Amino acid sequence: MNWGFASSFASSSSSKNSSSMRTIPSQTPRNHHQKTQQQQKQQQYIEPVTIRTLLKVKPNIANNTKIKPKHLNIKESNIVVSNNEYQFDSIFDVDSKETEFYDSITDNLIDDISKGYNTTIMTYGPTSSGKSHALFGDPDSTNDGLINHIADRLLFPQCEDNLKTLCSISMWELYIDKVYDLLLNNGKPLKVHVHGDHIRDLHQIHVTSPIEIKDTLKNGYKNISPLHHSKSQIFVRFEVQCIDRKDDVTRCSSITFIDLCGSDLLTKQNASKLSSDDIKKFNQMIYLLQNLIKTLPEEQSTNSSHFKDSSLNKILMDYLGGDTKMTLVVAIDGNTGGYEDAVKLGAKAKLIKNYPTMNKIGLNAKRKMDLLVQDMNVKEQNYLAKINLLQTEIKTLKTENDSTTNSTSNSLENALQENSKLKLQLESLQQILGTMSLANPSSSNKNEMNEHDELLKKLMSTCEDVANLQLSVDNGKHINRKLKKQIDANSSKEDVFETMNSTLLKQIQNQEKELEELLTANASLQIEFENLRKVSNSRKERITHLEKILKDLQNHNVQSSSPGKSPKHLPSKLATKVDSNSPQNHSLFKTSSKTSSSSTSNSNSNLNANTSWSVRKASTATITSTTSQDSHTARPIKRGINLHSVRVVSESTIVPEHSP
Ligand SMILES: Nc1ncnc2c1ncn2[C@@H]1O[C@H](COP(=O)(O)OP(=O)(O)OP(=O)(O)O)[C@@H](O)[C@H]1O
Repeated sequence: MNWGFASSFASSSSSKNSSSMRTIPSQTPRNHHQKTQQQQKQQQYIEPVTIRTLLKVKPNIANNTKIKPKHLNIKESNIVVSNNEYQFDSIFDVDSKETEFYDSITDNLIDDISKGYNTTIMTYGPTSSGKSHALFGDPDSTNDGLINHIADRLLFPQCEDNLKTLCSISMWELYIDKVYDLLLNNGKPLKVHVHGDHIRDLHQIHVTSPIEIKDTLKNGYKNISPLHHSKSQIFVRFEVQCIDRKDDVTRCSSITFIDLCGSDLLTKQNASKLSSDDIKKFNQMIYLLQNLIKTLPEEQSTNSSHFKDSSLNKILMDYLGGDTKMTLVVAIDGNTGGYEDAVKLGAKAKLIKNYPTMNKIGLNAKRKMDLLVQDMNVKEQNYLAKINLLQTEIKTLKTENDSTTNSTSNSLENALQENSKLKLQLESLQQILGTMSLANPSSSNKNEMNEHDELLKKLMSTCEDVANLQLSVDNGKHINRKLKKQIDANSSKEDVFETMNSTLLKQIQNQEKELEELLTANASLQIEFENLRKVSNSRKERITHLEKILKDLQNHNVQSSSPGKSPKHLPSKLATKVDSNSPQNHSLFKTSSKTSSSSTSNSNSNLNANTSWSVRKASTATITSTTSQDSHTARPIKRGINLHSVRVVSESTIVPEHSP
């Protein structure tokens, strides 16, 4: 039977809930590990609470005694295992009563449920450590266990008329990776979803009394397959709706009981009826659960998650680090040992933070006003605290400013002192004026006043004159200073100009000297040029003369080439010229080219003249290129002008024989 109301308040963590009706935000993030939801929580300022951890030690049942096992080292809320100390919120040793354990959980639950918080109680520990016994009691005896204890005390209070409680139960089993609805017993496994409500279509039974709860639980428990015993997790969930008629408010909350399977790993020996594949899956599930609890405290800050690792971890998403107030009961059997890992894990789970939210629906106007007033009071307190802070800040600022204000007050005092001095001076002046007026006793009071006024006027006019004069003097001084500055600037300029002038004069003198030198050099060059021109003219004439002679000789040679004619018939001058073409004369040219003085030894005047001419020719051969007529001689051809060898020959030395 599925109760209609159940879906409306089935799970405060369900997104299906009408959150718009809630006055207090009850966004209950199913997976706080998702970043966005965690951010939402931070935005809502939900106070995180750590998981409450209890350690329950199974009593020695065999002897029906409550003797503490020897090796079990428990000190108040600490247990020492292998020299390591682990802390729990409470430890229920073998000698503690079952009711103490129940009450310690129920007392907290009353407060949480009345406020509309979701709560979870989960048991964990080795096989046969008393997990199921703690929650369900002994089905064969009067010992009801924690669930029925809560049902009796919390869910159906008898005394309060204004309170009405609606309650529904769902019960299911997770066996490795399959979910079975224990209240239906049709043997069909349900689907486990990755997001949102992990298990849907669960059968819910509306219960109205503790007896109904007890019966429902018994029936559900019977539906657990014997094959699954110790290897499955049992979930029992109460959806509770408390209607407070006095405040006209409905609080929705859930209480979930999770009886985990034994934390021991399966082997072929202790699980002979299971397939090796199931054993493998089971062991992996246990390992992943342990890993989740170990790493979750760190993962909550990094937002990574192992929740998707297994079906069990997926379902536990809502509880470990979820929106529920959680109590973890670690059950151990002190006599059997092998509980170290469970103790370690329990101590680690204490670091996991949950983010529970209150779920309230439908407040009346008065209640709303009360809440508003409460909010206003809180705000007022905050503002008052802020005001106090600001006041202290003002005080500190004032003390800092005191030092600066002292300096300004000192300057003000000085100004006041100067003012008083000036006042005294004014008074003395007035006294002087009074004495001046007293010095004239014959005048009447009116006359005295007039005179006094006149004197004052005169004094004022003279003061004005003095002031004007002073001003003109000041102006004059100012102008004088300006002029002085200008004069200084001009004098410095003058110095610069003088230095420039002197340098220019020096430059001019140097240029004049250079000009003179150039002029003298020019004059000498002109003389040299004139001489050279004369020499060239005389040589031109001589060349033309020689060309004539050469033509004559050629003509003569043509005639003499006929037989019977000898060169003896030539005139003496021509004969000499012909001889000059002989090798002997050629040697003479050679020697004379070395020095002109050697040619002076010839006795023959004509020859002397010719020889000296030849010498000159040889020496000037460097000036003129050899003519075509000279080409038949053995003389070496010299081209270009060797100015070093150019000699100015006086006209007297050049005596061409046939000069015009
Ligand atoms: N506090 C207790 N008082 C009396 N008997 C107890 C107590 N705790 C456990 N027992 C008994 O011990 C046995 C094992 O207990 P239980 O089944 O609760 O262990 P478990 O941890 O749930 O085991 P499993 O892991 O197999 O589910 C049961 O017979 C139970 O009656």
